[in-house]
Amino acid sequence: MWRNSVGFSSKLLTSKSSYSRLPLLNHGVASRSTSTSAGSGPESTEAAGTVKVGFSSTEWVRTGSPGSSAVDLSSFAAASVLKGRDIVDMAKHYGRCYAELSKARLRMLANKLHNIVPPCTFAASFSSNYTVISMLVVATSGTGYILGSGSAIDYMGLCCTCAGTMMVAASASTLNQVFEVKNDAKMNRTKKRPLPSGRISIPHAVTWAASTGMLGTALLASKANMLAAGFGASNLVLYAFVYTPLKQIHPINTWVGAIVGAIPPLLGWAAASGQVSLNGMLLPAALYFWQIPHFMALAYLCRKDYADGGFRMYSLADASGQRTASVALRNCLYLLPLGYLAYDWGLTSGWFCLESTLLALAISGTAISFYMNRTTKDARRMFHASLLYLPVFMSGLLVHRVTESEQQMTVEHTGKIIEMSPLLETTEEAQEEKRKQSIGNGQCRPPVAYASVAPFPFLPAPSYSTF
Ligand SMILES: CC(C)=CCC/C(C)=C/CC/C(C)=C/COP(=O)(O)OP(=O)(O)O
Repeated sequence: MWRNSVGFSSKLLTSKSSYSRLPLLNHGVASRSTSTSAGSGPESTEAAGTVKVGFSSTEWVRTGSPGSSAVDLSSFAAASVLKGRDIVDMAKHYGRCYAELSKARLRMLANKLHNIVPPCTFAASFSSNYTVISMLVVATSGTGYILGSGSAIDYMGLCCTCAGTMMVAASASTLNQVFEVKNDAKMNRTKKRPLPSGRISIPHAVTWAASTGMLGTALLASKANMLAAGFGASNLVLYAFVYTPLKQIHPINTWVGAIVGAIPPLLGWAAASGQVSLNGMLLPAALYFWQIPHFMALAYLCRKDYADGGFRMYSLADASGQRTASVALRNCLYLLPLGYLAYDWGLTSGWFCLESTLLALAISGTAISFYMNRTTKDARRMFHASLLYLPVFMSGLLVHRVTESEQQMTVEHTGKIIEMSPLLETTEEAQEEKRKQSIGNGQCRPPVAYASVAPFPFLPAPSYSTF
């Protein structure tokens, strides 16, 4: 076994095992041993008869011993093989680091379950890197984009928006870890991240953050619009430079973090429609309210860990957990009217109203149970429910989405009915004006409401606030 920049004779190359190299995974900073220089990239050098393959930081370990079946390769061939393999290994190593810095990977949940000390175990398994959330960030932005699209979805625009959001979010997450490297090193939940474990250097991580941040913003600006790019860039600043320091200063950080989490769907909506309208606020509102019980459960389950890390979470100053639970419950209840609003604003059909209300009742039920008992088990159940809530809510929104053309068709259909009604206004201009208004301000009535007058054209059409 050899480590960084240790000389390696080409004659000792074997056909099998000598190339088995492993990144220095799961080693704390203290366990790193043979740092030879401060840089961070790989370096391959050749000397007469000897091939040196070095990685100038302490990020690599080579395993495997020279076997008896050594083959005599020329130093040039050996160097080539080594270089090729080094490049592959290096790509794997840094790819893994970048993914973890970006909080982009779905972690091996089972693994995490074993690594973290209870009672944080469960929460850490899902949220050690908020990896579930990281995937959801892109999903929420994509959902916002689809909801903000008219009848036809521009799939290329959707992909670019998701990619841009992902890059900016990766940058924000990396900066968050750069700023919290010392705190993360003290927490079970986070100590194995690339920076505290020494798998990547801070300058390297900053370079990654700068590149992804700039590329992502440029992508949003060029392929979506400046509004979306503005949301992306300002959210990055809010997350990395406001929320992150606030975590160590004041418990209000959770609410600021909830705003950060609520922006991506707004970004998606803005990318698709070029504007922000009331309808576009529905998913961000859901994200905002949803995050409070989610993070309250996490902060409750991991309160010792958070205290060790020096973070001032709301749950730390609440030994009984009562206030934590009541805040979580309150925000679950705020989720209740969202389904109705989606229906009332013409975003979805009535089915979504029903589904969303049931979902909100379910998560509220877990919050009530946590409020009454305040046990780890109840907090965990609420956390579970929060993990289920968002994907189901977003899927429902997409499945029951009412497109603009469907709205238009319904409005036109209703217009004909209205024309037949002697009790209604008669001028076409007046009706047209009202239709435009209702669509323009996103207050269009859902199809079901319009359709309900269809069998009874002789009755006056129901009057709504927008008319
Ligand atoms: C477009 C764009 C910039 C999107 C950013 C979206 C984003 C990163 C949302 C995460 C929201 C949030 C409060 C996460 C917790 O971070 P934490 O610091 O508490 O997590 P940690 O303790 O695991 O580090």
